[in-house]
Amino acid sequence: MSLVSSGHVCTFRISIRSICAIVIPPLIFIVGSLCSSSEGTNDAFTLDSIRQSLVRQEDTIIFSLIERAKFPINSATYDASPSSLVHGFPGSLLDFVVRRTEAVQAKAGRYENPEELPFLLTTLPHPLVPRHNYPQVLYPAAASVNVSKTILDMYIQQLLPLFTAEGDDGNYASAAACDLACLQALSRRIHDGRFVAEVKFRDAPEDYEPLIRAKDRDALMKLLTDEKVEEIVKERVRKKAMIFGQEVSLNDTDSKGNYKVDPSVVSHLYAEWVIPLTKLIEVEYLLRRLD
Ligand SMILES: C=C(O[C@@H]1C=C(C(=O)O)C=C[C@H]1O)C(=O)O
Repeated sequence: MSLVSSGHVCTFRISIRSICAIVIPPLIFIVGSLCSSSEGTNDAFTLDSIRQSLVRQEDTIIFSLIERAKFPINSATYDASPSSLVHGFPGSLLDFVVRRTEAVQAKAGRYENPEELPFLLTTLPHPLVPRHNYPQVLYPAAASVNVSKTILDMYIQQLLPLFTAEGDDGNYASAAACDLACLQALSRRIHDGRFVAEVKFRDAPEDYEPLIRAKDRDALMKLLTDEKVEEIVKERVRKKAMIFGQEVSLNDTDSKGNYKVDPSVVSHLYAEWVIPLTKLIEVEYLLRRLD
């Protein structure tokens, strides 16, 4: 389930958009949303529907961790010293795989989707594919909030050692490909905080506007926080990790308690990083929401 995949292009929308494009930028944003609404696509952007998308993304995150856990930590993959694995490349093997893959995916149109953000590429190659008209839901001045670097550092330095075995089996390229899948899944989930913030703002502008004008981060954080939902998320991901990561055996007694990724690590990942970073994105987005 994607937040922004439903924007089928219709001629009406294109013509309205091109007319709007010559009017002042804030108006482009408003009309873009109205155009989505006239096709019913704006209906997708309720807090409930965004939360459903976040729930589905839990599956992607947990399966990507399970895939990465097939390999030991393989520390050489992350060595960015001059004697690192990739001859002539200034960075680690993971940097190399991420940069080159992101360049290919940019050409294939991945980053046209406002939910997708690259980790390492600052200038993206132009897509070589026809444009898809994604609904423009985010407020342009706030859409660029980004914690990719924090996610990358957290993943390599803190998360990886918690769910991979010690050791080195030489499968560096395969491990790096799995890392990128984990990173992209985490990034999408965390940066979807922008959509959550947009919907919360639209639902209660009278509550958010004074706090935004006062640049009151703490009050914004308090207002957007729903502790009950957070508790449910942490419990659900633990349960999913137990179900998705169990050893399946025809003999019931064989598999009890052996999980491919420790369910408490998944819950910890959400409690310590995913939820706090999503909320940080929400606050940062809101602080730019009236620019
Ligand atoms: C994403 C939301 O905002 C906050 C962050 C949450 C999360 O990252 O899971 C859950 C509840 C809120 O405290 C939300 O309200 O759904």
